[in-house]
Amino acid sequence: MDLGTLKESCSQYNNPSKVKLTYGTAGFRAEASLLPSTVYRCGLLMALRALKTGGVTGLVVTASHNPVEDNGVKLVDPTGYMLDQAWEAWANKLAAADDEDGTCAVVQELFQVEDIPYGSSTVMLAHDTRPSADALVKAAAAGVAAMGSLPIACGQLTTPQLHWMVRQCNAGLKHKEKAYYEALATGYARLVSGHPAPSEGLIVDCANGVGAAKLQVLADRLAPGLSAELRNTGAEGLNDCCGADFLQKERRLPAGFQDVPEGARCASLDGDADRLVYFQRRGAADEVHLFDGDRIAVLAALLVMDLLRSLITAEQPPPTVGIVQTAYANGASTAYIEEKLKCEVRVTPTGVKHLHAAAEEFDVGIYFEANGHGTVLFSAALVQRLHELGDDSGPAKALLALVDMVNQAVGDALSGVLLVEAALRRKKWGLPEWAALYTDLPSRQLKVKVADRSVVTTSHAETRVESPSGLQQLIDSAVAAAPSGRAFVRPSGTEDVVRVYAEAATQSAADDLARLVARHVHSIAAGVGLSP
Ligand SMILES: CC(=O)N[C@H]1[C@@H](OP(=O)(O)O)O[C@H](CO)[C@@H](O)[C@@H]1O
Ligand SMILES: [Mg+2]
Repeated sequence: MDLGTLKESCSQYNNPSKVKLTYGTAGFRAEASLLPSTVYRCGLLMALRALKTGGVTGLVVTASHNPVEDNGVKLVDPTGYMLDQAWEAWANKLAAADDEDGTCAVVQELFQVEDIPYGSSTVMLAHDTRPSADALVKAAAAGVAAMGSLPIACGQLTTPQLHWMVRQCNAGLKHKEKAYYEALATGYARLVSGHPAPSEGLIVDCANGVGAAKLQVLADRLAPGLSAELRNTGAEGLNDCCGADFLQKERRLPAGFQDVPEGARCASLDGDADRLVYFQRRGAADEVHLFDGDRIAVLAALLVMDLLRSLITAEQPPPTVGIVQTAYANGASTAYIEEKLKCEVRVTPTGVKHLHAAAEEFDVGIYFEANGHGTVLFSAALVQRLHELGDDSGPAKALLALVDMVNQAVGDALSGVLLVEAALRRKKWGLPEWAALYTDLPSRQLKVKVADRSVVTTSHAETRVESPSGLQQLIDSAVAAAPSGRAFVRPSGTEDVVRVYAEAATQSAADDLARLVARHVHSIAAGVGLSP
């Protein structure tokens, strides 16, 4: 790295707005025009991270399910997982630097404190379909190049595709986009072989995002093994009244689905295709029956546990299976997992980085946020055991197919579709059987705008408020008055709001509880605008 070149390059990406962005639940996010300096500095950071680890890192320009005017950046470690949490502080420090001198000073400090060797590294870059992508990818590439490292532009990809590619590349395995489809498609074909396809195809809401084109390639590759009709595949209308986040929060039919028949099996991706929910039209109006991340986790657990059962022998301890959720998981799903599946449940704070880390502690760690972001991780020890059992065991072969098909780096809506389709197909189930496992408790989520969301701090996996003082007591008494009530609040890490979640025995009780708690937040935490 040449300091003069670095300083000259940094001066092109100073932050004129003086808005200091911070690394949130999944990286940086903001209105796109505020982002160039932050994305440039993320390019610097990921080149440094690659030098430190000796592996290839990744960076995806995306704001996921947020509006099209927003953009953001997600950072990928050489493992294919999200950036090591210990480095988030460096990301913030770089993003907060005032000018080229400040930026260079942080880079030098990073070299020193993290004991990073000088040299050249490689960073893979990708982006979703947002119009602001090109300028931001250019900024990221300039940051990587300013460190004397090599940016590899991988073009439009879903976020999980880039995570997968980084992971494969560092493992010395085939890692091109083509290899991704190959791995998923062959895994799926092996898993469903001998299990007839359902008579009805799947209808997928692609949120007018990057997942549309990518899922089409996968579906073509699988034809006739997977019959999928893709909708909301346009260049306009990203996440606008459609997509997995819309479905999960609004619980109504997305745009372009008004004509689907009542029983049809439908799924929805988000804007960067790392979230997946299934749904079914209910009644004549816009209402839907939602099959959220919790329910996908349960279905995945049923599939895995069925297959593992036959591997249990007297000689070896049974593989450990755990399901990781957040406080947003519907209480009925948690009860079902603990009482019926007899499976261990761990609860972590919101954000895949937390769930992923907890899931790694099991031989099979199944993690899903209620919003549909999650995957199934298999430990290296279990994978080795499955290979040893090899061709003699049908279940071992099916489990190995799952390992190939289910993205081991991060939650992936495309591999998620295959997971759900394969599980239903192997069980000869349609949506009614899946729905019948348990009944969701009515719930409601609200957002409250406050002057400064950082005044709200939490503990106990975000289920208790620590500050402002007095707020938790008010939430406790509201919860105590609601039949089977549960509620919590936390500051969002991706939007400028405090989120409220409430659950109760009836929908109107959940609605009332959420509203009451939202009012308490508004009055105690300096709410902006009218009280909810
Ligand atoms: C309640 C909710 O859905 N929160 C989402 C949302 O985070 P917040 O910190 O709540 O804004 O975006 C994250 C990134 O996509 C996702 O991991 C998380 O689950
Ligand atoms: Mg997303």
